[in-house]
Amino acid sequence: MLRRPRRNRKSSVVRAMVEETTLSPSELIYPVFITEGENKTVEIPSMPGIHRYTVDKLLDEIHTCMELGVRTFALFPQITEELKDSYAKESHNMNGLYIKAIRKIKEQLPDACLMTDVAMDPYSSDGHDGLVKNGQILNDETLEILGRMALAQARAGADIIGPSDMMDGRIGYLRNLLDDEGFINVSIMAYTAKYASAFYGPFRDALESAPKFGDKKTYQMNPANSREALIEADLDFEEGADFLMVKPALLYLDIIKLLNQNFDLPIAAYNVSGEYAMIKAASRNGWLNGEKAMAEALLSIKRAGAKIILTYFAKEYAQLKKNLG
Ligand SMILES: NCc1[nH]cc(CCC(=O)O)c1CC(=O)O
Ligand SMILES: [Mg+2]
Repeated sequence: MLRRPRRNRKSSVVRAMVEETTLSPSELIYPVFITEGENKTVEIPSMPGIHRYTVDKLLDEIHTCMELGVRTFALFPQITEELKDSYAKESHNMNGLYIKAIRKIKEQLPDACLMTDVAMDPYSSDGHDGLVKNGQILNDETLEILGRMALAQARAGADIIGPSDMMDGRIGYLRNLLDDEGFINVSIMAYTAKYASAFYGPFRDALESAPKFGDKKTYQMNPANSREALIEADLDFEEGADFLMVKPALLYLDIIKLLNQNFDLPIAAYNVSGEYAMIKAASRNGWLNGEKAMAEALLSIKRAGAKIILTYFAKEYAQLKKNLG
């Protein structure tokens, strides 16, 4: 046998030398949940290890993560039911929970990079991402609300906005609006290929944001489709996106690869709540090694072509890396 592939696996030194894929905490974005009040951290039952934080507590959490090398955070608000309405008015309240939180974090921890969420669902009494009329989710009519939301966030100090409803024309509309208002340096991460997935369940528990009727299949993509992702990516690229995202991640590695091969923008992947919960549940049952499963899952997303990973494992992964030296 002239060819013995095992020779390149013979020791940890050789294995490390030939290793093709590496992942650093600086490539991770940590999604975090903000709730009203003070001095509270509430664990989300379907997401073991993940909490809703009041702003004071969130500052500590962000600080800890930054020391571990995780420096970008995707913020999501849990809005009390009384503040929800069909127009998501609370989303651009400059004195509301979310906008105040952005301002406070940027004030206290200016080096933290904040990605803010531009979508109606956390604030909508319908639990949908867009304006609802006669049971229909409206596309264009929602833009004005998203615009107000994005500007409020930019004014509060957002570094990256993430229009997560992923409907049509979001990127171009928001890019123009931000530019007109002087926010040329606020980046946009497009939720380019976001699928109508069953794996968002725990996230909707965290925000209590499940749709009150129907599902999201008229706006999110059909899990059966991949070529459509190229159309979505073309549009987001042309409209000025800075990053193209695929969501979920682990079940959509082929889509990550497809976009990475066809576009020169950095590709991000959202390792979603249900993907997190699956690994946590199995490891809590002693059915697999949670740390190893986490590291392998994240590495596979990177190997597929994602440069950036949004993951609830961000802090735990960074801790593991630090412990391993
Ligand atoms: N704007 C919707 C939104 N923003 C983030 C997530 C899911 C994230 C996750 O599951 O981790 C979703 C999905 C949805 O409810 O349709
Ligand atoms: Mg699109």
